[in-house]
Parts: sequence; structure tokens; C-alpha cells
Amino acid sequence: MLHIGLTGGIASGKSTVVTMLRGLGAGIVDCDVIAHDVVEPGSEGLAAVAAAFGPKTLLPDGSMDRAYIGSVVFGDKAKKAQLEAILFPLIHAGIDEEIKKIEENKKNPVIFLDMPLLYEVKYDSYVDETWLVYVDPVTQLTRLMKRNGYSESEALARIHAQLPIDKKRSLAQVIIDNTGSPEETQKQVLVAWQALMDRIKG
Ligand SMILES: CC(C)(COP(=O)(O)OP(=O)(O)OC[C@H]1O[C@@H](n2cnc3c(N)ncnc32)[C@H](O)[C@@H]1O)[C@@H](O)C(=O)NCCC(=O)NCCS
Ligand SMILES: Nc1ncnc2c1ncn2[C@@H]1O[C@H](COP(=O)(O)OP(=O)(O)OP(=O)(O)O)[C@@H](O)[C@H]1O
Repeated sequence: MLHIGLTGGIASGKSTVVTMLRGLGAGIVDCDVIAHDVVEPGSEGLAAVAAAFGPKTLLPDGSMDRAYIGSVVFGDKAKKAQLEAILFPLIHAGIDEEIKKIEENKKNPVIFLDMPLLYEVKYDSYVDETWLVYVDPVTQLTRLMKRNGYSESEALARIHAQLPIDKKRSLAQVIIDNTGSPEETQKQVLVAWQALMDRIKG
């Protein structure tokens, strides 16, 4: 089964495109969901993060204080690398598990890995091709600030923690430009999906 890496910048519209692809019959592995699952209350992942980042890691209900950890790691490269060293092996194991489940199900013609850091962690060499959800940098910043209620500097810290979207654009085989309306994006997704199905059916 074909494995396609779907990536983009933060708030570029990956989830929006993934919803469209799921509706067309694609199997989806959502790496952000896995990244949340590996730090569920009581998990090995959360215990390791708390040991490394101290008591402020945990909220009174035992869950991870994501805003606190985000405020630490998106301003400090070494702390970000420390968090990633703890979580990436757990996330990668979770990805393999989800891929296996979808393959065993045999219901989907193709699997998309929705992975924000696909190129950063060099996962592009493990997939058959990569698709990029592009948005122009100004729209990206505006949408991120609006969706998360971030100040401009909080949003920029997160954007700058990733490979620039224009660089990602040069690495992808298929580009969905989500700068316009959702309807315009939907049209591009349909064209790309049809071309993919034609290729698969050969
Ligand atoms: C720092 C954390 C706690 C902040 O949580 P928060 O709820 O604010 O964000 P969330 O996890 O929903 O991620 C939102 C977006 O941030 C970006 N992002 C997340 N982690 C990273 C990272 N390590 N480097 C660059 N960008 C990142 C992604 O575009 C992601 O879609 C969280 O992002 C985290 O645990 N990150 C480490 C795991 C990871 O790298 N996940 C993303 C790849 S699967
Ligand atoms: N074409 C569009 N027009 C207007 N708003 C959009 C469009 N596409 C997405 N958005 C909005 O932009 C924000 C980011 O989109 P989305 O959550 O799909 O991005 P994402 O790449 O999955 O983000 P992240 O990786 O940060 O989770 C959301 O608030 C979404 O509703």
C-alpha cells in the first residue's frame, strides 16, 4: 500500500486537507494525535517529560500543562531537543502501530501520514512521496494567531521552530495551496486525489 507523507507548516491547513482526504477514502495516521496520546496522564512519556521539565509539567488533574511546556521549548532550542529526544521514539512507535492497523484493515487504497515535522525528522525517506499543504507566510501567521489566540511573537516562535514553508515547498511532489478559500482547496484535493487513484490503478 502506498504511503504518502502529508506535511506543511503549523496552521497551514493539514487538518483541513486531511478531513477532505479521509472523506475520499484515504487511511490517515495523524501524528499530532499520537504525540498527544504518548503523554496521556499516567503514561511512560509524561513521566519522562515531568522528570526532565520539573513539577510545573503537570496540571492538578495529572495531565501535561501543554501551554507551559510549549512556552519553554519554543523559546529554547536545547529544551526543544530534550523534549523531542523523549517523545520522538514513542511517537514513531505509535506511527508504525497505526500504519499496521490500517494495512490490516485493507479498506483504504492509500495511507497518508499527517506529520508536521516530516522533513525535519527526515521521515520523507520512509514514505513513497510527499504532499505539502502550503499557505503564504502572512496568511499562516494570521491564521495561527487567530486559531490559538497567540501574540505575534508567540506565533512566530512556533513558525520559526520549523523548516520554512517555502523550503518545504521545494521538497514536495504535490502541493495543495490552502491560501485561498476552503472551496479552492477542495478542488485541488480532488484533482490530486483523482491523479493519485489513476496512478495506483495504473
Ligand atoms: C510543545 C507541546 C507540548 C505544545 O503543545 P500544543 O498543544 O501547544 O501544540 P500541539 O502539540 O497541538 O502542536 C501544534 C503544532 O505545533 C507544531 N509543533 C509541535 N511540536 C513541534 C516541534 N517539536 N517542533 C516544531 N513544531 C512543533 C506542529 O506544527 C503541531 O501541529 C507539543 O507540541 C509537543 O509535545 N511537541 C513535541 C512533540 C512533537 O514534536 N509533535 C509534533 C510532531 S508529531
Ligand atoms: N482555506 C482556509 N480559509 C480560511 N481559514 C482556514 C482555511 N484552511 C484552514 N483554515 C483555518 O486555519 C487554521 C489552521 O488550519 P488547520 O488546523 O487545518 O491547520 P494545521 O496545518 O492542521 O495546523 P497544526 O499543524 O498547527 O495543527 C484553522 O483555524 C482553520 O480553521
